[in-house]
Amino acid sequence: MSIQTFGHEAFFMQLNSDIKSFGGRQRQYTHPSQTLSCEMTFSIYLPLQAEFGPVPVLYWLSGLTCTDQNFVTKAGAQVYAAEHGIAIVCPDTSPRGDSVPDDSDGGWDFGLGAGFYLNATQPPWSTNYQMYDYVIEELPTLIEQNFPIDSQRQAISGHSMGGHGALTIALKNTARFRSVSAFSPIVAPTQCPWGEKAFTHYLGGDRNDWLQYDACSLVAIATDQLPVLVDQGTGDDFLETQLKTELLVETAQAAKYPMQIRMQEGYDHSYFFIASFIGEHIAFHAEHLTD
Ligand SMILES: N[C@@H](CCC(=O)N[C@@H](CSC=O)C(=O)NCC(=O)O)C(=O)O
Repeated sequence: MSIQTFGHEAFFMQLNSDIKSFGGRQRQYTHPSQTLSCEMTFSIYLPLQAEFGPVPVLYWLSGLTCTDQNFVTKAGAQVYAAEHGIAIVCPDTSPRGDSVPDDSDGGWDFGLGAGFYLNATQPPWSTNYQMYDYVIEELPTLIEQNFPIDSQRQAISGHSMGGHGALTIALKNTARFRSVSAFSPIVAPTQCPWGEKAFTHYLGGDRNDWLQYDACSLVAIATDQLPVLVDQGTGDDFLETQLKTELLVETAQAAKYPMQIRMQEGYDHSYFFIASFIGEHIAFHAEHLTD
């Protein structure tokens, strides 16, 4: 266990596992989160290059029902991160613990595992569900203070709910990230059942308050542009009802925001799709992370 000083508070970061992979280290840590008022677990892949100096970092945000482990165990990203010398940080998808409120109906699209990378304003969710601040403030600070990461070279990516998180966080923080990519993102959560359910609970009934977490709404008003890569499978069962990729295509065209949005024939919503193209996404980010 390492003990570090963070601001005026002492905090602990516990190493849960440390596994060699493609010359680097795949690690998992747990730490108390002040932002989320609970313990949080994250994973980090450190390529061999990190032993010799600071490396760029890619934040990966996973989708509904995921933990930090889905991407680590299913995407096969380590080989590409090792090749390009990029660290990958994978946070959990929501606050966790017995004291953290969950969907009382037992649904998997809201509550635990479904934090939607926003700051909840409504009780009882607002006490813990502050995933936007966790991903953009607390976690990067923790990472930069404890690992050889070059904070000037950051990128972000994600899948489904995590694709929504990656796009909205990047669009709101264009000075922080050099590039953003997404697999099967929820591009307009204000216009689909998953988003409407979650945002009603987390943010309340005023739809104007939702727009700050809607990728299409943010693209429509964007002033600064980032390199954007999106992959979407045409065989994805959620495409028409929840993901609605065509809305991002239309909005980006209307806003004159150049984006690579690729419809990938026959691929579904699973990690088999992510594993098929994660090498291209990491190469895309590497292009922008390498000075
Ligand atoms: N739990 C559901 C399926 C939920 C699901 O498909 N989750 C996706 C993300 S969906 C949008 O955010 C996912 O990444 N699942 C984890 C995985 O490892 O595939 C069910 O059981 O049907």
